[in-house]
Amino acid sequence: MKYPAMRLIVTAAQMQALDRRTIEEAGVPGTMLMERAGAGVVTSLEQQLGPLRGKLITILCGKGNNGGDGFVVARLLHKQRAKVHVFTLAPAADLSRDAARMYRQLIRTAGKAIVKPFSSTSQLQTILSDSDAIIDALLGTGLATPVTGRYAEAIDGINQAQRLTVAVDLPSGIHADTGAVLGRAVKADLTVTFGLPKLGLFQNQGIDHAGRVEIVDIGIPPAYVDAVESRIRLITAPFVRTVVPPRRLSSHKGTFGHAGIIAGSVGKTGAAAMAAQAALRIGAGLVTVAIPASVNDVLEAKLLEVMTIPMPETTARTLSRAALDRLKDFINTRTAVAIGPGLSTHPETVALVQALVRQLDRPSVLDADALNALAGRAALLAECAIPPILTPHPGEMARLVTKSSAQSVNEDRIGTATRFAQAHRCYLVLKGARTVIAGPDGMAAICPTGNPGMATAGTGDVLTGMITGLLAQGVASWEAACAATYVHGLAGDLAAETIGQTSLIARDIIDHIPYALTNIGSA
Ligand SMILES: NC(=O)C1=CN([C@@H]2O[C@H](COP(=O)(O)OP(=O)(O)OC[C@H]3O[C@@H](n4cnc5c(N)ncnc54)[C@H](OP(=O)(O)O)[C@@H]3O)[C@@H](O)[C@H]2O)[C@@H](O)CC1
Ligand SMILES: Nc1ncnc2c1ncn2[C@@H]1O[C@H](COP(=O)(O)OP(=O)(O)O)[C@@H](O)[C@H]1O
Ligand SMILES: [K+]
Repeated sequence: MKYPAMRLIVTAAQMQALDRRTIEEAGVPGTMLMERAGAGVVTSLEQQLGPLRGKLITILCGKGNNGGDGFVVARLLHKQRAKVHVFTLAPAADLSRDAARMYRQLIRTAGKAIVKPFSSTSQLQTILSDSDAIIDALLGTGLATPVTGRYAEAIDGINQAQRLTVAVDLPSGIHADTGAVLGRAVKADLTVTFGLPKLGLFQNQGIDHAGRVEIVDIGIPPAYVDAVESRIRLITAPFVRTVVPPRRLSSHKGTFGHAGIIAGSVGKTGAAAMAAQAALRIGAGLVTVAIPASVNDVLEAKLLEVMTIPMPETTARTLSRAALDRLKDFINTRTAVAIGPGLSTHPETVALVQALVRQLDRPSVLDADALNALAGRAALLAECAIPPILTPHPGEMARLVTKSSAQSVNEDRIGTATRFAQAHRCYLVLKGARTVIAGPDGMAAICPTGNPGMATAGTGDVLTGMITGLLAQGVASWEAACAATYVHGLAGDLAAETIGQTSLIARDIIDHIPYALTNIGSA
């Protein structure tokens, strides 16, 4: 399967091989790649700071090619009349070949005095804390062992200064593949990464240390990229644009499907309401919620466009086993269904959900209490006629795989998600910072959108509704899971831009779905 508009995520070894092939086979000199890399950093810096003339910018350069990129940045900033200080961790004779070339070019342009050897942090602390920006060009994909000695001191100095910090390719000290901190690592506000995004930027401590990630094209031939064997992709806006169905002039509400949401119980009607509204906002033609009978009126009062069907309930006002046949009919007459938000873990409701999952023959999303009903019973998924989409947060994921914890899930999010999706022939959306989507074919995608403001009640219900809304429109499971997750995160980002992260609540995400779709060009 090809995923054209998604971007490949690579390991250090894969990126090094791509750089090498570009240099050796395509005949592009390494220094030209470095020049483009450095120019990309300067462009990003300009977007952050505005005109760079007169700005105090301090650049720390290591002895490898990452340092070489730093020398390019210094020369270009000097040309723009920024006040530039360069500190180098190695004498010129120890620099890598390309870094040495860029070093010589820098001193030819700006004079020798622009570069000083790094001796200790105390020497440069004042300069660092006065800087408008600090550029971290100490270590990139070549980092092999824990950082110690002067490199460690330089990293501490950058972090202590607490100025705008831009990491070149990777935050120094972050392992390019695992995202682990090797000894210590730079805490960047922005990471400008070259060619293709590195896996470590989206995993473990790499997420917080990288800050915002920008990708700069340095001219790696697309054919070489296509030949890379990587099963991990980054979801992009152009991908999402191809997924959200267009609205033809002749279309009517039936064209966009009928989403069914099996959700809610006493005290948890909001979950059902938000999932339903989110499904409509992402374009489903019709949405109906199946809800325990005694809370039906409450739901009707909350929802105008959504239909509701009261279903048999337990004395605890949750869906009862007596609802089974009616729910089977409900599912049969919907294009796609979601099961789970706010259902409760009442034993009878759990048994009902298990019975429904066994007979599920529609594109579906299983979330929240449906996942709790599957804890330790994931084998039931094998009975679904169409692989369902499961949307656990790390706690729910830990219960699904059993003998696990949210912490161990988070230590290997991609591995946990892909193993589960392959073993149980389902799609899995493992939520949290940098949500991972995995498919039964072993593919994984990482979502770059979203922010910690979304760590608030009900945002997961909104995502469930959005995925179901796309499924109802006939979008295939993988595409629906990836695109809805991206739009959900972008809606959260747009909401945070206007109201901030602290006050953000789930309904703000629903309200910003239209702006997210317009932003992507899908509305
Ligand atoms: N032409 C290209 O390929 C392009 C590459 N590009 C750029 O190059 C970067 C990769 O460059 P790279 O391979 O030179 O490695 P880099 O990250 O600079 O560091 C390696 C140096 O650090 C040292 N070192 C290692 N561990 C250490 C430690 N714990 N503590 C201290 N030192 C340690 C190690 O020394 P050694 O141990 O080998 O003596 C070695 O000298 C990449 O991220 C991108 O920015 C772009 O310009 C595009 C074109
Ligand atoms: N730090 C974060 N960065 C990005 N997205 C986040 C972050 N924290 C939470 N989210 C998103 O918010 C949603 C939370 O879902 P969930 O935990 O199921 O909440 P609820 O059960 O209350 O609906 C998920 O989509 C998750 O990816
Ligand atoms: K770096």
